[in-house]
Amino acid sequence: MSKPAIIFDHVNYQYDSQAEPTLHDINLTINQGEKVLIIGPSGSGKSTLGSLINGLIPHAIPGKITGKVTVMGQDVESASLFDLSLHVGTVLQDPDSQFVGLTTAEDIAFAMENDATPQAKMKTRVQQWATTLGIQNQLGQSPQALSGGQKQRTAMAGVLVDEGDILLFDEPLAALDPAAGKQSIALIDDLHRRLGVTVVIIEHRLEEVLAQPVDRVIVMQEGRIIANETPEALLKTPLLRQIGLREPLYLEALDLAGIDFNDTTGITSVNTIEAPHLKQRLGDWLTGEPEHKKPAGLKPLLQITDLTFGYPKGPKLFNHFDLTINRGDMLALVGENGVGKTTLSQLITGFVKPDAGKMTFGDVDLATQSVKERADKIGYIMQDPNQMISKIKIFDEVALGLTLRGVDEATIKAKVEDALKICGLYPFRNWPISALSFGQKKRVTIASILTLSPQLLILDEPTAGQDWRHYTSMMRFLEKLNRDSGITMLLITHDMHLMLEYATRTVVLGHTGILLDAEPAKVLTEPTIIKQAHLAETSLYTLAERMGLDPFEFTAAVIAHERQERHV
Ligand SMILES: Nc1ncnc2c1ncn2[C@@H]1O[C@H](COP(=O)(O)OP(=O)(O)OP(=O)(O)O)[C@@H](O)[C@H]1O
Ligand SMILES: Nc1ncnc2c1ncn2[C@@H]1O[C@H](COP(=O)(O)OP(=O)(O)OP(=O)(O)O)[C@@H](O)[C@H]1O
Repeated sequence: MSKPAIIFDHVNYQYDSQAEPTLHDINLTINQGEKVLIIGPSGSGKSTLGSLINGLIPHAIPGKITGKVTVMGQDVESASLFDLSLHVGTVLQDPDSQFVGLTTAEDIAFAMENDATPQAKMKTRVQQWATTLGIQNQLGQSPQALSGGQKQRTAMAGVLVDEGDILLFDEPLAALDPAAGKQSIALIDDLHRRLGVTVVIIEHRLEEVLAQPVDRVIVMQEGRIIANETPEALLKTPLLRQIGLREPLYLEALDLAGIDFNDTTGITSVNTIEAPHLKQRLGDWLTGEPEHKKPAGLKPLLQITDLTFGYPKGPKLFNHFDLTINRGDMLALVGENGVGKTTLSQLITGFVKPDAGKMTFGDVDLATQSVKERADKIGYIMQDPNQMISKIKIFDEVALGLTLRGVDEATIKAKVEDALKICGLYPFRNWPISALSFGQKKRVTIASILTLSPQLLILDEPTAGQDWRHYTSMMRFLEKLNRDSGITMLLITHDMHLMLEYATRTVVLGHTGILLDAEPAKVLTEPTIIKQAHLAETSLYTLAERMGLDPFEFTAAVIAHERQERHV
């Protein structure tokens, strides 16, 4: 029998800064060599559990533990953080907080410098992991100048070079493009099998993690473990839906066709799932759905013409680039990590100046407008909320834009409270921001921008790090703003489900410019574009192909059905 790697024995935990415990009576054993996925709604305590495994709690974050946590035979409370770090390598959801080096290479080598590894060996290992993760060309760059996905991979390489017994990933997919996400999950699986290490993954993107085998799924809710099952057993229960977590998309399609999950076999993958008369039942369902309609034409809001830009010493990211964003668009901008999506939004908001070209907003030439003037019309919400937050209290942060514009107090109070309610943050309004989870912080930054009533909202990964319930409420909220208030949305995203279900138009950015500008379902049924832009086909496409149905019609019908359900 295999030995335990991690044992939680009747563990309760309370942060010193919190009035109530965050974890309640956690009993959990993870054996050496196991691969375990931890899922649960935002704020359910997943990262807290992770911090008890790598010793950040109690060594760096103060709080009260009762019960006992043992990692590789060591009591977490009495072992030193250094000893624990030799056993547990952690990749965090917020890679910025992990960087210490001046260059990407130094950063990756940091853990080994601590262990006094010889120079030559260090260089080889850094090169090897950087190449495996596709960041070999960024080794000389400052970690701060990397794109979101490149940062995530740098953090991952920094942990992998250290070769611990336990690898802990806290939302490893959050910033990765779909193809890189797939590769990371395959890479984690490969490491797990080759090195025999224990792997613990905390992640909201269940379907993507389950693309590779997982031994067990631990489900958390409100600080407790409410399920500890094989993925097969878990997917057959309605538990995920009941607690506001998302099932894989192919299961939603099966559900629409009225198939009972208990009648299925091979449920953990779209490639293996079977049920009696599956093909016929899906086909019958599709025939009964109304025919797909194309969206109507819209008027231009932002016209970008002949834009050229490259960072000093870097390659040209945009070369005679044209794009028109229409009034009322719910536009998804997708493409490979590092292709220039964030840079494009910075060119629009004025944080970065173009080398040449013109941008017209309505009838205003943006070149005549300061960053602040642009911010009145164009709201920009960054990928990492920590980079946007400057105040200690939530209310003050959300009020900041209005305060800076000299708005009177009564109006500020009304607008801030409105925005907080819309974003589900009203109950927390007097909390310090530091006590919020990543997903909650993200909503604070969105609330701040909404108080300014912008015409165009640019959202860089609006739902990264949020569970499905918050994701859905955020996206419905954005969709409602788009439909009812006519706010145009530019969504920069790697989330193909978000794009399919909420965007009305997708622009696929490639290294040579726009690869495709089309309806979302169209994009994901074009294999060459998927490959070129590092996207990933959805499980609806795969299911349709397996069942001999038209992938575009099938995908469009499932999505149309979902949209309709949302609007009743
Ligand atoms: N450093 C901290 N100090 C005080 N309270 C904290 C701290 N970190 C987290 N909490 C609180 O603990 C609760 C659980 O947070 P945690 O980050 O563990 O949840 P999570 O399940 O990982 O959420 P998410 O999916 O949003 O990342 C939250 O309500 C949060 O307010
Ligand atoms: N300040 C900077 N100085 C130099 N190079 C930069 C800077 N910011 C970004 N880059 C580089 O420009 C390229 C485009 O980065 P950008 O962040 O726009 O990509 P992205 O498409 O948003 O990526 P991701 O999907 O990973 O977030 C990357 O190769 C990045 O390393």
